[in-house]
Amino acid sequence: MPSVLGALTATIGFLSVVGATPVQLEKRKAFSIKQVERTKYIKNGAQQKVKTLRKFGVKVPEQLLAASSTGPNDSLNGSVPAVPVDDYDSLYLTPVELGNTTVQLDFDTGSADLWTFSSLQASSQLTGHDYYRVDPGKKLQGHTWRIQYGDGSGAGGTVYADKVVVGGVTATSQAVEAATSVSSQFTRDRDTDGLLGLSFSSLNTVRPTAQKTFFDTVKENLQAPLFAVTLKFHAAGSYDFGFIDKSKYKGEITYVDVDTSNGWWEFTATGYAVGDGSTTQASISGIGDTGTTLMYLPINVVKAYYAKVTGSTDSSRYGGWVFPCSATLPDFTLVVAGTKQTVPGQHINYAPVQTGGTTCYGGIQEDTGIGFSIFGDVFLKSKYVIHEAGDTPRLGFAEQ
Ligand SMILES: Cc1noc(C)c1CN(C)Cc1cc2n(n1)CCN(c1cc(N)ncn1)C2
Repeated sequence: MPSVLGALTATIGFLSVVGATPVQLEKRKAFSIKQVERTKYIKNGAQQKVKTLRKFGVKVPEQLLAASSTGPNDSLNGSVPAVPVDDYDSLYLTPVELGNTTVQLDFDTGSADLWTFSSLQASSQLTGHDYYRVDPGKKLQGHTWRIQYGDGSGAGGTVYADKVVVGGVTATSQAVEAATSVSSQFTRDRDTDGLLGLSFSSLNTVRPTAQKTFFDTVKENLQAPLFAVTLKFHAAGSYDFGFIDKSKYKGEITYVDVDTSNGWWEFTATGYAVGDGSTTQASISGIGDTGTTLMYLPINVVKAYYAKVTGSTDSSRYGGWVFPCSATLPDFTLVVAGTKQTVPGQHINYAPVQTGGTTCYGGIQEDTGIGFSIFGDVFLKSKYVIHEAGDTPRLGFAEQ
């Protein structure tokens, strides 16, 4: 005997495939449903079931979500590379088509502005950069932006509504924030042409009206309202939009609810371990942040880690924890939603403090003064991280 939901799914699913939009059936003697050809329609049963469950607020089981995801060959999905900018994975760059120019952007889950070097800047600032040629006809009159990042860098300028394409996913009228000025950190960095923010849009700096992130603009058209991040250690990874790629992870996905009240992908870890030591219970609240290179954790946790690294010291000269580059670093584990998320020790050696030097800077540093912890690239680059929007946004973690 099929369940009521099963019958409903079949009905809704049938209507969505043949092109009718399910409508509230009113009590009238006769009615007709206008059928329109839908250019994009749901293609498989699992996708139909996900659509129906979501429509009625029913939690979608992971297995069903994974089964409903297909690869990027469906225009409702897209996948782009994330290429390390240097030998230390300081940041990862991704090609994005803005208007008719392709630029290299730093996808940043810790901010909400899509901004780029532009033809509005002095030409001396554009050396070595791809940049957005503004079209005055597309200007959002009276709108400006200015952003400041945690390291003191920043930029500002004016706003245009233009086509943005990421891995075949097109936003036809996305807010593109064209720089008129950028800080010295960005003028010195000739690789990064700008950022594409993937935090919640509440953090967008455009005024007088905040603008949507690219993901918020396209998510309703994606097969599923999610993007998945695969950053890698000293190798190219990817950002996938709209689907879960089972070939990019192993084992189970562990989901944790997100606190969006500060605009970030914020969650709480419930414990940590150093190397193969025992787990210490601790409440560590922080943000997943692809735009931050390292991990920033509470001072007691950081001290417990470096207590296991021979020759390590908290250096005022180098502004953080350093150790001999020859050190063998222990793994670091965070407990997230009851599962162990381990960072290989090798990922915790960021870089020599001086080129060719023998003192290295730690990938784990203290979060003192920030107000929360930051789970940056050092944490993320051993994981497959699903960022799922919806009524209750959540993060999914799996091992690469
Ligand atoms: C080259 C290079 N090497 O290491 C870096 C960093 C660069 C890039 N560089 C010097 C310029 C720069 C500075 C920033 N970025 N890029 C990316 C955005 N920033 C964030 C994002 C965020 N979510 N949280 C904090 N800051 C600061």
